[in-house]
Amino acid sequence: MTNQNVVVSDPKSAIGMAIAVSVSNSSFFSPAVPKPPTVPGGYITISLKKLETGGAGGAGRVGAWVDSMRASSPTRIKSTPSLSDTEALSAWMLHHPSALRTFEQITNASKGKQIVMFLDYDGTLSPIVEDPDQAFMSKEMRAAVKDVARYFPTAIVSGRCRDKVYRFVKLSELYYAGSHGMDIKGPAKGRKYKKGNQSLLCQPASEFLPMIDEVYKALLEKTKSTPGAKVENNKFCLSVHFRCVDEQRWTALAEQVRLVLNQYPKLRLTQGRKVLEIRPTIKWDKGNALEFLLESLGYANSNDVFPIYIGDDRTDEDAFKVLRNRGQGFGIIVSKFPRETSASYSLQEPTEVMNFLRLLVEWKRRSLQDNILTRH
Ligand SMILES: O=P(O)(O)OC[C@H]1O[C@H](O[C@H]2O[C@H](CO)[C@@H](O)[C@H](O)[C@H]2O)[C@H](O)[C@@H](O)[C@@H]1O
Repeated sequence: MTNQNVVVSDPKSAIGMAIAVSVSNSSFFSPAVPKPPTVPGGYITISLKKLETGGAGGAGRVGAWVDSMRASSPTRIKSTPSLSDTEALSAWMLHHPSALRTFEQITNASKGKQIVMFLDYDGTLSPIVEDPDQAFMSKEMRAAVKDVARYFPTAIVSGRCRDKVYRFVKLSELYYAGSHGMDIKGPAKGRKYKKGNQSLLCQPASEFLPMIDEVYKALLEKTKSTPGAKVENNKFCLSVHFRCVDEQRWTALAEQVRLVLNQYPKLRLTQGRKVLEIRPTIKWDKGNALEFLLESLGYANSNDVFPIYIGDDRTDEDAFKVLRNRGQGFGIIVSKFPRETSASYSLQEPTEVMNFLRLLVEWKRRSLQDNILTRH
């Protein structure tokens, strides 16, 4: 196996991006090295932009982080939702209908096109749990994802470190984009989508590794006195977990994070589900990862592709937006609550995701059989 490094400069961030292309005989990536695509506009939504670090911080900013984190992860589901909750959910679902109920509409729209499946991990393939190290996916879900990958190119796109998410998923036939898309690797086991002899490794934030390690150690030290706080090293980004911290202490913990980050203007901060995430200020997110993978598969300017992205987190919105802007395929948000989203459809929880994946496989098998029958 040989490695080539291609450096592509990003004029907006003035940061060089190194793409290492490993040549092997086991991948189904296209031999052409696609340039990381440029997405117009910023890499985060307007509301998140206000929350960026990269400069002076303050009490208002910390409050905004905490509010935003609360909003993106409702604390608990009421056993008996009020009438207004139910009405709000029904109204929201008019605009984001269940992908299970509208399954036929979805498959009709994909006819004649190659479906490419993108799956977030936490909260999408595995239920949200208190300990991030125990977020296992079920055997049934693994089997459903494996089946999907037999018929459609399939990628896992996660905020987790790529190796860690691979240890949870354990399927070598998939593409993996870890660290919110900043660490992309093609499948170790190539099959029918194989287009050449090259596999590809894209790590646009590699120069940040020493800085991320340094900040990881600083955050471990700073947060060790907060009961329940956990700092997770996701290689090109870090997560500070609030889930097991008493809500009374959230503002103080966010302030500790801010104090550390004030020393590192080249890092920025986003929120997920009871988590603050620290990452490089390069213009690269899950949306860029999706475009990069489509381009690698040879679908950069194609009308024959139908990407489906399923995710539950704010960071998945970057990918939903890319699909909306391309006018191709669609996003499915996993949520039990009305949420502002660029996704077109919804599913309520990971078991519904599994049912959707199973339906897709059944539909594909049936259409392949029908094709055989009509030919004979
Ligand atoms: O992009 P994802 O695959 O959804 O990863 C986003 C973050 O997911 C994990 O945290 C979340 O799930 C944990 C386990 O269920 C939960 O304890 C935590 O509160 C959630 O925020 C992961 O631990 C993070 O590193 C990821 O960035």
